[in-house]
Amino acid sequence: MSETPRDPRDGDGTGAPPAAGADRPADDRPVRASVVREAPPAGADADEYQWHTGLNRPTGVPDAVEFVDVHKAFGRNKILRGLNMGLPEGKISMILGPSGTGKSVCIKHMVGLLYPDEGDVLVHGASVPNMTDDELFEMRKKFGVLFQDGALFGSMNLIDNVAFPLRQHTDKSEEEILDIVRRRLGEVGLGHSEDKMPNELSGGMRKRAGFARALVLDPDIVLFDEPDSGLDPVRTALLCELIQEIHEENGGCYTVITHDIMSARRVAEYISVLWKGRIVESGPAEELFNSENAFVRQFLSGESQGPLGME
Ligand SMILES: Nc1ncnc2c1ncn2[C@@H]1O[C@H](COP(=O)(O)OP(=O)(O)OP(=O)(O)O)[C@@H](O)[C@H]1O
Repeated sequence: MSETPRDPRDGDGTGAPPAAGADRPADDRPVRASVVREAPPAGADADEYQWHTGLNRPTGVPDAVEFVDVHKAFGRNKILRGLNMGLPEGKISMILGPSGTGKSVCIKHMVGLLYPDEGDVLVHGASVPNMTDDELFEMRKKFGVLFQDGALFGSMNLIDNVAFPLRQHTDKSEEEILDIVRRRLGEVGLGHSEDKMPNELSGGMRKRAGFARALVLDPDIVLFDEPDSGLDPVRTALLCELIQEIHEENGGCYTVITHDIMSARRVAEYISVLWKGRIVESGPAEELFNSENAFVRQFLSGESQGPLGME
């Protein structure tokens, strides 16, 4: 299938109206109960996958998002090569992996901006590639997305930026909207900056404003694409704390893509390590940080020695 942003309205990363939750099969989705080892894909060089144990450790909760044997290529460039990955409900998950390995491509599959060539992507049990335009529109209401730079509209002040999804996608009164916007801006520490324009803000403030906007419609699933990029270590630590605090308050499936292992140590409850289009290992964070897999150990400790080179 091809890359098809079928609903340009939702390409703005602002999410959409609050999910009713009524269509979600809450308790009848499968819970991963055992460790699954994957065989190398047919025709693959066995060496290429020697570090891929495919260990998929159980979490005891259903997955909000599942990738089932997903393949995706751009021309001859094969990016996802039989990806099986679950993102558990109610937890902060991190997708970690070397640059160019397909992490952002995964996010685009979740919201239906890219479609798999083979395999399936399920959100709350429903197949994204098989959704009609209307179903896709509804499904996207479950998501809030925080892009790297916050993706704010340069011509709007913070209040209008954060209010935008509410004005676009709900029938709420202006009074209700301003109430919600001020609450969300306050939560991310920007209560005093509501009249500022994006170009008056630091990178960290823009990210916090993007976070407020991603949350404004109470999404079930929040995606963060490298929220820590361009931030100094202290601001990264503060942003991590904020993600944790807001998750504690709101719940939901939070998925963070990052290169920053310190961030992973701070906030990850569940980690999936992606390399060469497949999962090397995934599981509860403390188990991954104690993994015996040489690739996982090297990647999570940021060491130069190990299976991962500069290639
Ligand atoms: N629309 C597209 N058309 C062609 N190639 C693409 C497209 N989107 C992504 N790619 C390619 O897919 C590969 C994976 O890209 P992706 O952005 O998902 O990597 P990533 O793991 O998020 O990397 P990084 O950590 O550096 O951000 C790259 O080689 C990229 O060039």
